[in-house]
Amino acid sequence: MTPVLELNNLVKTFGASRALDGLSLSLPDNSYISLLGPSGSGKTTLLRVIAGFERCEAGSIRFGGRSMQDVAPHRRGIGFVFQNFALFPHLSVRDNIAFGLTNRELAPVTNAGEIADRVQAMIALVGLTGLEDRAVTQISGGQKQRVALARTLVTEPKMVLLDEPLGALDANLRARMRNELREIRERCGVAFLHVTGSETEALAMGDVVLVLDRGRIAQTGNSDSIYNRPASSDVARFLNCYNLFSGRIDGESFVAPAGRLPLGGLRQTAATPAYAIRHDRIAIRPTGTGLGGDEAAIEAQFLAEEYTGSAVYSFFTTEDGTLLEVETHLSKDTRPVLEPQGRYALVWNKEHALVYA
Ligand SMILES: Nc1ncnc2c1ncn2[C@@H]1O[C@H](COP(=O)(O)OP(=O)(O)OP(=O)(O)O)[C@@H](O)[C@H]1O
Repeated sequence: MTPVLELNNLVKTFGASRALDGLSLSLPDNSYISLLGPSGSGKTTLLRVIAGFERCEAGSIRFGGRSMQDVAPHRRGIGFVFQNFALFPHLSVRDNIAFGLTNRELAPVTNAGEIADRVQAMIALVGLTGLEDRAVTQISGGQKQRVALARTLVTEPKMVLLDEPLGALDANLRARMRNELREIRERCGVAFLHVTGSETEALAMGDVVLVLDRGRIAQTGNSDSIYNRPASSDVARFLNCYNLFSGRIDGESFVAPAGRLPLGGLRQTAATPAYAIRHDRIAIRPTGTGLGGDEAAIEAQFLAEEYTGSAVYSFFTTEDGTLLEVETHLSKDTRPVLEPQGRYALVWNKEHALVYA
C-alpha cells in the first residue's frame, strides 16, 4: 500500500524530556491505524507534530509525498478530532458541522447551497439525520462524537488524527462507537490515526497497530501479531495480558528469581531478557501433581480473584513476590475454587511461552 505519511527520525524535546526520540514510521493510506502507548510515551505530542501544532528539533515529515517542513497546520489537509470534542455549545448540530467549512482560513465555502449540501451529506454519513437542528448540549456523548468527526470530515481532509476519541464516553458506548468509527472511515476512504491508551481498543480497531514507547515506535503490526508476538517485554507488559519474569537463560532453562522455567515457544532477540506467558494460557492445579513433558510450572500463593461473569481473574504471588495473573474463561473451564492464601501450581505448556534474550 502507498504510504500516506512518512516520518523520519523525529526528535521533539521539552526541556530535559525527549517526547519523541528519533521516531520513524510509514503509514498506509486508506486504513485504520491505532497508535497505542502508555501515559507519557509521546502519543499526543506525535499527533500535534503531524498536525503542525508543534515543531520538531530534527527529522522530517512527508504527507502525501510532500514535505511538511514549512506547511502551516491549516494547509496540510489533515483533520484533528479532540478527546473532549471541542464543539461550540451555542450552535446546533448543523451549524457546528458547517463551521469547519465556512470559517476555515484556506478556501472557505461561502455558497449557501453548497454548504447545505455538504453538511447534509456529512450528517447522513455519520448517522445524525433528524438531529440537524438540535443544540449540541441536547445530544448524547456518542452523538457529540459524531458531530466532532463530521465537522472535521466535511473539510475533506486526506487523513484524520483522533486523540483518544472514545475517552470521554462510558464503557458501553465506547464499544459501540468502535464499530461506528471503523464504518465511517471505510465510507470516506481516508486514513484514520487513532491514539489510545487502551490495548483492547487499539487491537479491536486497527488494521495496523503501532506501539509507542518512550518516544519511539516499539512495534508495528496487525492486531494478531502484536497480541501473540509482542516484540519486547515492554510491549508484552503494556498489553496487560502477559505474566513476565525477568532473569537469564541457562542452558535449556530460563532462570528467574521465581523459579527455573524450561525453554520452549517463540524466542526473540531483545536487549532485556524476559520470559512471558499469557494470563489465559495458565491452568491452576493442586501442588504435587506431576507435570507432562511439555509443561512448565511455578508454585504460588492465591491472593484474590475478580469474577466478571464470562471469566475469572485469579491473582497469585510467588515466594520472591512476583505477582501473577490467571484468566479462566468460564465458557471453556469451570470456575476455580481456591483456598484463601492456599498454595497452587500454575501450569502451562512451555511452547506457549515467549522468551526474550
Ligand atoms: N508542553 C509540554 N511541556 C513540557 N513537557 C511536555 C509537554 N508536553 C508533553 N510533555 C512531556 O512529553 C512527554 C510525552 O507527553 P505526551 O503528552 O505526548 O504523552 P502521551 O503519550 O500523550 O501521554 P497521555 O496518555 O498521558 O496523554 C511526557 O513526558 C510529557 O510530560
